[in-house]
Amino acid sequence: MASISLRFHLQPAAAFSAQPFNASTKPHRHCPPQKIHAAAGRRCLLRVKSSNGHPQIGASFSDGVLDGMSSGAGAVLPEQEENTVSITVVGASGDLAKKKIFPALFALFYEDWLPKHFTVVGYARSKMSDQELRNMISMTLTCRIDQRENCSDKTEQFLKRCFYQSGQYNSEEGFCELDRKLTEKEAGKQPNRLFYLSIPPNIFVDVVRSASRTASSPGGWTRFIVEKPFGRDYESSGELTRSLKMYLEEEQIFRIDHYLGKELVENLSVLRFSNLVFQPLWSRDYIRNVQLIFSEDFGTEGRGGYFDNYGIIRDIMQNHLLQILALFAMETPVSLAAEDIRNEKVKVLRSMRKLKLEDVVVGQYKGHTRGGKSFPAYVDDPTVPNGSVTPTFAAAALFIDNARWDGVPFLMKAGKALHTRRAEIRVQFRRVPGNLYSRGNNVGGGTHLDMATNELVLRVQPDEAIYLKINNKVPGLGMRLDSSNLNLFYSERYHREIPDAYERLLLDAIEGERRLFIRSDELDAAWAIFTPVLRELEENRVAPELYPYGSRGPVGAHYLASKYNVRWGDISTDGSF
Ligand SMILES: NC(=O)C1=CN([C@@H]2O[C@H](COP(=O)(O)OP(=O)(O)OC[C@H]3O[C@@H](n4cnc5c(N)ncnc54)[C@H](OP(=O)(O)O)[C@@H]3O)[C@@H](O)[C@H]2O)C=CC1
Ligand SMILES: O=C1O[C@H](COP(=O)(O)O)[C@@H](O)[C@H](O)[C@H]1O
Repeated sequence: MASISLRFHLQPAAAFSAQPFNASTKPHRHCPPQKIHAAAGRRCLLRVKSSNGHPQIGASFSDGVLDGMSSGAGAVLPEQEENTVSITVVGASGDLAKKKIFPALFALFYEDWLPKHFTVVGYARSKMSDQELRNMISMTLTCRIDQRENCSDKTEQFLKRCFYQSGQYNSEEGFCELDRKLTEKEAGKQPNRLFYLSIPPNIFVDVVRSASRTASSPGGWTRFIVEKPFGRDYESSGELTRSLKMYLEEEQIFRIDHYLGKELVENLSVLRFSNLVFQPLWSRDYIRNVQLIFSEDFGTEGRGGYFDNYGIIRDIMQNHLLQILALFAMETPVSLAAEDIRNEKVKVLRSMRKLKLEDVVVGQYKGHTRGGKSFPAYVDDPTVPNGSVTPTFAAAALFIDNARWDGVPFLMKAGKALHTRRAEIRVQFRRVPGNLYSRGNNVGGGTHLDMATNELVLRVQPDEAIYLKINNKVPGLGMRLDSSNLNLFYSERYHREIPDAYERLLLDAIEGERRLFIRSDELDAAWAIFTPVLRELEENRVAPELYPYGSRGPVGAHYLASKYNVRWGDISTDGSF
């Protein structure tokens, strides 16, 4: 079977090049003047990846499985050597930096996706030497298991490019020091600077103010990746946006939702828009309901302090699941360009009904003992206040009031400390009208066809897969029907490690590709859907239904689904998947 490779093409100028000075230079530089090497005028660079999927030069069909992140990416044009990218991880001592950001940067380096000349700097208040930072991050770096050659050489080369700067988050002094370090490492090349804000949200604005004023690139682009949470509700999110925009242009702000970088979420649009079979089915005419399901088999362990202020609706639904919903339900964009896609997402989000309290079920896990092992309750976490009613589970029924989706329930379910770790999209199709095989001539047993309607499942994680449940005849002389799956299991089809979401998103930010980042109007629309119900839950201190750690969650989720004549697809009756 043919596969199309869209990843490698040469693209003059735009991708790594400096933005026009006025597009990224809102900040005023306050550091004492330094000698800045004039950047060379040539801006043409190798664009190593097209995650926006434009089939440009270099797009190719090939037999079997081609494309591979490593092939071709290392070809470097001479011009590239004159540019450099400095990536500053602010909050480098923290959990996310260690767990995700440094490993993702290393993976990009390992596979030759980073520009030839780059520098990684960790910034935080903790005191650390360069060597201590390297020791810390070397604990979490791993080479791709499917191509482990040169692992230690590559690790060493990468670590040599990593440095540390200690400083306060609200101190221009600290960021001036950083600026000096960056300038030294940039060694006269055209500098582009990316700041990753891997810090608690209450200090986002401090950092942006100080860093933009004192450590912006003197002649290239300056971009900030901002981690969630983007506020707690419509108002605070708007306030955060306004504050950030005092120092930055919207195109400098990369609001990350790491679910948008997951392979299966990327594949959703490909599945939808490049397969004719799905196109006519993708509407209320054929789809009965859509389910967006997230579950984790562990609690808030260690993050209770953060979590209690947010809860599962803000932590997972308002961002990760809603973003997937928007991609699922949007109209066909004019093109694959970032603004065209984001325009469609915002339209569908704005067509959604505000969520009502009667369409929400909330739960919280309680302690449980199983097999002699005890699992704590949410409120046993010492960082969680006694008597907290913060939901660790929620189910919700959402609706899109437009012509395509009128009346179709989009059911969401998200929870911590459940029986399994899973994220998936399930699409349940309508029943076959006048189905011959459900008129009692299905003698001999087999599946009950009134129940066994077609279902398309995109399993985001773990074990990425796409499968379609269809009805078929059991072989033999009789007429017994069965429900089976047409499968695409990634591990069987593609013998390679799937890149982590943070790799794709970091690379996109370096390339200036905004498609997978959230624009401020999308964020407003997303908060508008959830803010009223969040307020009601909090003002009324709605008591969550308790569910045992490791269970399938509150039974209320089933009542909510049945109110809309839906059965959750993840509660499988046939035991498969
Ligand atoms: N961890 C995760 O899995 C995920 C995290 N996120 C988001 O990413 C960001 C970073 O997360 P994470 O790494 O877990 O955060 P941490 O709590 O580990 O904080 C990161 C660093 O920020 C500094 N810091 C922590 N608290 C404060 C404070 N009150 N005031 C000033 N500085 C502080 C500390 O560095 P120092 O003391 O050295 O200055 C710390 O090492 C957050 O916005 C989080 O919501 C998003 C998705 C998942
Ligand atoms: O954003 C968040 O995501 C993680 C789950 O991410 P995953 O990639 O491991 O599925 C979640 O645990 C965390 O609470 C939330 O803040």
